[in-house]
Amino acid sequence: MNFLSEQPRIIVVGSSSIDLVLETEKLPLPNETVLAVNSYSYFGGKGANQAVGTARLGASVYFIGCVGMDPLGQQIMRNLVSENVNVGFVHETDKESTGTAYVTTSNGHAAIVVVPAANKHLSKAHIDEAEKYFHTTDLVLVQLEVSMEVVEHTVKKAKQYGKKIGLYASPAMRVSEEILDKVDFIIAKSNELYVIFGEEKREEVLKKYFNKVFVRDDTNSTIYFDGTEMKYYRNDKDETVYKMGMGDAFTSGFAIALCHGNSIEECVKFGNEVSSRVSGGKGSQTGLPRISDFFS
Ligand SMILES: OC[C@H]1O[C@H](O)[C@H](O)[C@@H]1O
Repeated sequence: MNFLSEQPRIIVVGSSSIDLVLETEKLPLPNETVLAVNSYSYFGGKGANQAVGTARLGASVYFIGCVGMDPLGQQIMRNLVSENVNVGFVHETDKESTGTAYVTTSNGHAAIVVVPAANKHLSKAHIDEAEKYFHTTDLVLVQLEVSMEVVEHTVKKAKQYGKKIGLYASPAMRVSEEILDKVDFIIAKSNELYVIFGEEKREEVLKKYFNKVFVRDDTNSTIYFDGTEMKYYRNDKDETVYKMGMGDAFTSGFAIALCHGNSIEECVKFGNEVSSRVSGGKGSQTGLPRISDFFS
């Protein structure tokens, strides 16, 4: 993979949260009560995960997000600063508390309920405040844990400045054709394509958005259409278990490889490499690798 000497500049617009993780022997069914084997709390939120993921991979990162005026918000700020993420555009709201995610994990499966709270208060005006950084950035990343209005505004602004834009389409929801057309790459989960694209057949989606939509499944494999054939990547050493944060890690690796001018194939391979290293049970950010883990 190419690795340019210039440091990539990335803006991440999205959520931050504290993840409250319960490890259980089985996931509870509706109306069932189960006992937790362990409980943990970690830093999370897809936006913050990608900000940390790309910063550890050597980018200069601005995170644009919103936390509550509470101790959790302060912890998130301190964590981002310790990860070398610029927090000059992380806003505080007194309207709601900091976002949280309630995660139950069991045998490689996870059920996640996100409480957006302060994340809902990220506004278009907050994005406009960072206008001059859109001018100088290389790439902008968005996910779907802040309002669609903010996502659309961010994509349009990034496009206006001719910047590369990546969308991690999770949690899955319908995204307008206009936005799907404007972004440069879209990462989606295999079982959620219908929700995002309104089209159930994976092949149809991949062919329509060739070299642009990258479908991920729970075994850390990635499928896309390169204009001629379907491409499938999976690291042989990977376990066949889902680990929380894999999608964010893949997105971070893909984005970094793209900023360094690599081919789509190299971006996918590097994304897979990065997401292979996520520790899952230890939280979304804990196992995110550093660029020095790949290049010394
Ligand atoms: O993508 C993983 C993230 O999803 C949820 O938003 C949790 O915060 C977790 O960190």
